[in-house]
Amino acid sequence: MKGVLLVNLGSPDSPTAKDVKPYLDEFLMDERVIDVPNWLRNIIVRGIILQTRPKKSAEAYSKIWWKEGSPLIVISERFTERLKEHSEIPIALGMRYGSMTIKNALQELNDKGVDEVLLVPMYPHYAMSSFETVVVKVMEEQEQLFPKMKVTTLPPFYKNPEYIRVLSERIAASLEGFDYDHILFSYHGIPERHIRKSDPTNFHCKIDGKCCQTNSVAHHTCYRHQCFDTTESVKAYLNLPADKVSNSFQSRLPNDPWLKPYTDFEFERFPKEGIKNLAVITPAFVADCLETLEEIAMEGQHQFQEAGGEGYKHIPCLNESDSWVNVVAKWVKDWQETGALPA
Ligand SMILES: C=CC1=C(C)c2cc3[nH]c(cc4nc(cc5[nH]c(cc1n2)c(C)c5CCC(=O)O)C(CCC(=O)O)=C4C)c(C)c3C=C
Ligand SMILES: [Fe+2]
Ligand SMILES: [Fe+2]
Repeated sequence: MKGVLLVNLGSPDSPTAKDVKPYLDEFLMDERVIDVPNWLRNIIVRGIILQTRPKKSAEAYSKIWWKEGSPLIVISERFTERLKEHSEIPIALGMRYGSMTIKNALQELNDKGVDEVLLVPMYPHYAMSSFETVVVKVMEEQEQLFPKMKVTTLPPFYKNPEYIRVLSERIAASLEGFDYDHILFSYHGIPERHIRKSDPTNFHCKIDGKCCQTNSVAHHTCYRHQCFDTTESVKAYLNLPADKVSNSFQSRLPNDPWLKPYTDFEFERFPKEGIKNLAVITPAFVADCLETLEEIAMEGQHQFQEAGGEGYKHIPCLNESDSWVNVVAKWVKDWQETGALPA
């Protein structure tokens, strides 16, 4: 029997340093997130980052935490429930890190008689620290626990026409009545090194200007290219003026070059360039989370207005909206009936 496994990143169990610490430990000790030799990752993560970050992160989580729990988890659960209403086959939700494990989700599917799984990583873009680590973890668990199960992975959907349509409609609806000077597409950052590491040609991704706009097989695994492609597709769909749209990358750890331009630097620069009314969309995430609700909706507005900006609008993620649920339900139905995956 066929079934679906949805996987997103995960959250700590509560917004306290006590619960944030083990969550960050699992997350940052992932070799695809902090990609240095194990002994060095131990020093960086356990000897340095985890000494101070859990307290700081817990404070940030406290600002966005809902009565029902972490927004990322609650939204993902609501999305799953809504998707179940539209589907005839079993659907389970797991998280790459934290207590809502992939193992339990696979067990749930197995208990319902599922032996053919469609894995849906809830990320529009490929990155070794998001999409790839989910695929690898699912394969490891499946091979060890359910060796007879067959897993098919839904590819990154960053330019899928149906995804672009619902994302664009979401943006258009949010912008109604907001006289924006500029729309910033802020994507989660990754270290530049990850782009080079994921380049199968070993020479295409130079991050030197035009590589992401020049056709290459490397784009199947180039996060930067895929982010730019999402922006260009939305721009074309909504016929947005080119000079009113730009990209940036948010959230970074120190002591490493990450993808640029950095979102927080853009918030400071824009008012000086005459941009007073700013809309920000965060398409690296399909569900609102710490990175969108705290870093963009709260901190971003503060940084922009401190620098002289005036109107500010954070556009929510697709979350459990009808249109988004319908798109994923169609992908599931197509796969269930014909085995076809979305283009
Ligand atoms: C080396 C560090 C990190 C990389 C690389 C990275 C890539 C990456 N992350 C997401 C999605 C999310 N990240 C979130 C939180 C978060 N991310 C990092 C670090 C890296 N992410 C940290 C340390 C944290 C925790 C919060 C903090 O301490 O600042 C979240 C939010 C989770 C939540 O509970 O709300 C998401 C979602 C992607 C898509 C990605 C690569 C493209
Ligand atoms: Fe992250
Ligand atoms: Fe590229």
